[in-house]
Amino acid sequence: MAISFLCFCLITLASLIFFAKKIKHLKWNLPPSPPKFPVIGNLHQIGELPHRSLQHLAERYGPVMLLHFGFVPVTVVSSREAAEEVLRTHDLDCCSRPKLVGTRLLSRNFKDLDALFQHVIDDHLNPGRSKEHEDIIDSMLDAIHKEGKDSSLELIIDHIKGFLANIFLAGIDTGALTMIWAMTELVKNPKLIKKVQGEIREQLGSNKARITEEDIDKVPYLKMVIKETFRLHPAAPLILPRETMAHIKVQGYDIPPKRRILVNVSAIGRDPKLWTNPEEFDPERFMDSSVDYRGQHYELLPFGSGRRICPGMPMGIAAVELGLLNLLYFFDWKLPDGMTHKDIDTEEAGTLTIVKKVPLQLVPVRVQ
Ligand code: HEM
Repeated sequence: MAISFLCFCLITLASLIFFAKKIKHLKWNLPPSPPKFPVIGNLHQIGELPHRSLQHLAERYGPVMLLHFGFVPVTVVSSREAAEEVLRTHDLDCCSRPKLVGTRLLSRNFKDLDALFQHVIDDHLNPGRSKEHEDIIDSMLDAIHKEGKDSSLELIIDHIKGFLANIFLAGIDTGALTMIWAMTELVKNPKLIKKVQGEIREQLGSNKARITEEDIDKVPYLKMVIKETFRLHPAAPLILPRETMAHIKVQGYDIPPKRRILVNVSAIGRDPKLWTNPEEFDPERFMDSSVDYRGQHYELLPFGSGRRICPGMPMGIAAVELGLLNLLYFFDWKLPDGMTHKDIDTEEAGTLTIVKKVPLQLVPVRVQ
């Protein structure tokens, strides 16, 4: 008898909690959602290029949408205003990252890379190594030796490996593919490449042996080309997923804690409400504009913004600026035989980072 009464009480309590939660949810103003299927949710609406599918869905369902990737609810944000609310107003409550399959995959790759990193470090520790071209690993190893605490050496070597992993996995790919997109857009438009190379060679003179960091400030048109590349081809079009740590409201919609948020910076970069002829590669749109890509202007967010903004941003920008300046100063670029600039396309591939689907093939001609 006592057991039946206890069961009755427990069931009543569980039902009350369940209905209380339901009533609370009913009061919430949830973002609009495209119709979904059981189990797969909205996955059938996400094509090979998620940022593009999400952009098209946002055109129909609005700048704040609630989707379900299988059973996982994901809020997708696709306007400057909503991005600012997530990344600035609610920065602290949105600065967590969900545990993702991708993160696990990266850590598995990291194990494979570990041997390579150890090899690079051993190479730097070789006493016979030339000291002529010292790099950041030499500086970090110097710092370890100056500390002179052998017991902490292993830990610090692990830090160097972590640093190399960050550069490998987050840095090199993003910088390289940004340069490829910039070169693609330039060779597609012979007037543009002529203009940017004209500026560079006029400003730097004709017989420089090496490009230096000071040269970057002499080439404003190249800087606009890079801005325009970040607008049309952000390396990570959905930045990296965030997760809410508290209940927040974005554009009046409720987003509960532990909810994934994707910010579609690619869609914002092509929003016709913000940009004239958004699909056109036109560096001159930045001529008299103060809009910059360092996380303060929410219409242009290739590096994200707020507490979790890309920590490698200065290095990424320097790599793209110096890389392009070298390519455009020292070389002219021809297309392979039989191809014209009209054959160059901008078809995309990839999910987390976006590459050119058909690899760009160019023939360098050394400028004397
Ligand atoms: C053109 C080059 C690069 C681009 C476009 C880029 C873009 C991004 C973006 C969009 C994010 C997510 C930011 C957010 O959630 O708000 C990010 C995060 C990150 N980036 Fe970069 N990145 C670049 C270069 C680099 C470099 C060179 C490094 C390392 C040396 C680096 C290391 C990282 C790391 C470690 C994170 C994760 C930060 C965190 O979770 O707190 N990135 N990057």
